[in-house]
Amino acid sequence: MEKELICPVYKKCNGCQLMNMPYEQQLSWKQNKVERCLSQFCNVKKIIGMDSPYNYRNKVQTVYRTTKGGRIISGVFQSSNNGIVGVEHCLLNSKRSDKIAIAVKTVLKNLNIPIYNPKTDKGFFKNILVRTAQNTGEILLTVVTAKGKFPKEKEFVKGVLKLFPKITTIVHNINPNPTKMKLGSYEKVLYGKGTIMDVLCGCKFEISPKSFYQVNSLQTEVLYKTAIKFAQLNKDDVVLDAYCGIGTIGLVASKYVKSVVGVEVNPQAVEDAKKNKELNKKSNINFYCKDAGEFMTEMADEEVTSPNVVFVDPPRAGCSREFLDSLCELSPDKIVYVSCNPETLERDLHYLTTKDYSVTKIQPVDMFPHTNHIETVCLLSR
Ligand SMILES: C[S@@+](CC[C@H](N)C(=O)[O-])C[C@H]1O[C@@H](n2cnc3c(N)ncnc32)[C@H](O)[C@@H]1O
Repeated sequence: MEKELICPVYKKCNGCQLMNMPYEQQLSWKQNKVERCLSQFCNVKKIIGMDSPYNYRNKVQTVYRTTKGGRIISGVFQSSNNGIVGVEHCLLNSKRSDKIAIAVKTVLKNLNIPIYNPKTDKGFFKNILVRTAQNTGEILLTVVTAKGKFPKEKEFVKGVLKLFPKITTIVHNINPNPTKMKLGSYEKVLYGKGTIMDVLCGCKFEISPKSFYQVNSLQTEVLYKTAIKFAQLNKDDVVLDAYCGIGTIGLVASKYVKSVVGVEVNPQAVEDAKKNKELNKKSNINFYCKDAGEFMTEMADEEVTSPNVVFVDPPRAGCSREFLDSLCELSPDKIVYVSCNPETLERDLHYLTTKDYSVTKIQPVDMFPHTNHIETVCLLSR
């Protein structure tokens, strides 16, 4: 194990809630938490940690502000007070992202581009989102501004590329909301193709600025391989990938099975998923843009071939009751539940085990070292 590092601003930033513990202790803390929530269902396997738990984030947001003295600072957004904690080198971020954030700051200063001030709602440049594809090296820089007209747009793009030529695409996004860090609806590609491609588990994935993509690529492969192994797929299986994002789990599964259907509510992610189907030359997979609960209800009502294996990977809130009811009605032989929140996972497992299911495997995977977030894969069998 390499030397443990401590970030000088971790208390102020509060992004790394467990940084006061050595990594081995963090893993025990997570293991205990999963066991507290889930050992009532079945034995919890030992959490799979990282060999090097630093610089793993492939998606990094950096906010810019101007000090009273007129100096531009960059750092992490604090939703509690709409302020920022100045950080130039985060121990979790990919090193390239931090270097790009500094390069952008230099260009903003050189071109005198006004930085947005949320207190006065004046200014222009708010934040950036850098996505790096771990396995192809492609880099997507999204620049977020409060207003539409980009002063010195061409000079900005040229300046950033000169300092960081490895950026493969730059997108301009407008978010006029003074308090939210989310991306706005308007987007314009300033350079390159507007998306990046990454490779995971032997499949290619095209990723747009707004699509969900797991932030820790190395551990995502561990997570997906665990999920696929739990499912014990075979060539007659009909699979549903619920909350499929850009189609990652479904596409990885598609090479082992008869057919796959993916459902996802974010239109940009579904567009990416459809492109990914083409990119990987898969004809046995289809994607639908819909609320997963509604989709499942319709599927349960229709006379269609029911899936016998369902992958479920919802956001932190877990699955809706509508979704779980329809899932039980469709009655697949196996459910592989991938969760980023042990509490909602516990709630949903309670529900499913009062129906026809029992939990037979539980594997935590550490996707977010130094934070209190925990990812878990569970297998349920009917
Ligand atoms: C944790 S991500 C998982 C995505 C994908 N399985 C992956 O590993 O990249 C959850 C996904 O659920 C989608 N989502 C959220 N609410 C949804 C809903 N009600 N119906 C369908 N998809 C939803 C989000 O847009 C997001 O892409």
